[in-house]
Amino acid sequence: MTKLGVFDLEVRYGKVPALGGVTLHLQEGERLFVSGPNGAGKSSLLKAIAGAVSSSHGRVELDGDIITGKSAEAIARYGLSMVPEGRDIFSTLTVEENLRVGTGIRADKQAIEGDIAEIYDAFPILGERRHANAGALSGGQQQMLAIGRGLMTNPKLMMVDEPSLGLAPNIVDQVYDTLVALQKERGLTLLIVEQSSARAARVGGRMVLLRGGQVVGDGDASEFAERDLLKEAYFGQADQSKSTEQVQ
Ligand SMILES: Nc1ncnc2c1ncn2[C@@H]1O[C@H](COP(=O)(O)OP(=O)(O)OP(=O)(O)O)[C@@H](O)[C@H]1O
Repeated sequence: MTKLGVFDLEVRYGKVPALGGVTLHLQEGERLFVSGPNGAGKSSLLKAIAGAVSSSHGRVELDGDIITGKSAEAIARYGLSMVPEGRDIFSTLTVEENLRVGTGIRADKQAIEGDIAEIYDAFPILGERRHANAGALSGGQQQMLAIGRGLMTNPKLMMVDEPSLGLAPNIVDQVYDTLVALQKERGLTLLIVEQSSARAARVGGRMVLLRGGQVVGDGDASEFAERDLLKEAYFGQADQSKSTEQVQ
């Protein structure tokens, strides 16, 4: 079943075009990586889907319902959450206070306590540090908290913008292990911005490559990773931004 449908979506910032007609579909329970060079439009795509920026053309459907033009709060109620790049946590609030921010939109108040317990189960370090200020956490712990916050709206589709940014490889492993486990447990559909095709291939999933606000590749992450390895062998460095071919 199609969970997310993006049809000819365009985003502009004033005169600057950031997304130029992106179309993609995501099946329920699927894991999709979005990759591409800086400025390709990855964050704009996520923000436009989540209602954090407006689109100038096209539409977004969630479970077949058109959500384009709705507020970010209304879209969250449809079961979509976004963990933004830079994590967006409140550094002067404690870990637990961060998790409780935003739960006001939920009607199922009793379930909130259960969800907090589940998040501490998934990320035990957050439970241990529940009374610590979020600003005192390491980068990896802050990323875990950001994902935990994203889970508090009980999403069916979660979008995570560059979870590996600035983290050591072993911490990135931990973050992805937990995301994959959460996906299995909750039947989540995941859309993740990830620059490294090798990392995406290790985690496993489909990958869409954006460049200049357009989709220029769509295939299994392992196909992109093999291609980048070959490039590395020939040119000394992997650079997805130079890939223009479609991976079928
Ligand atoms: N708030 C903004 N105002 C004006 N232009 C913007 C704004 N946000 C992004 N852009 C421009 O839109 C284009 C796409 O940016 P976007 O952040 O979506 O790309 P990205 O692929 O996520 O890049 P990065 O990997 O650097 O985060 C770029 O040209 C960028 O400079």
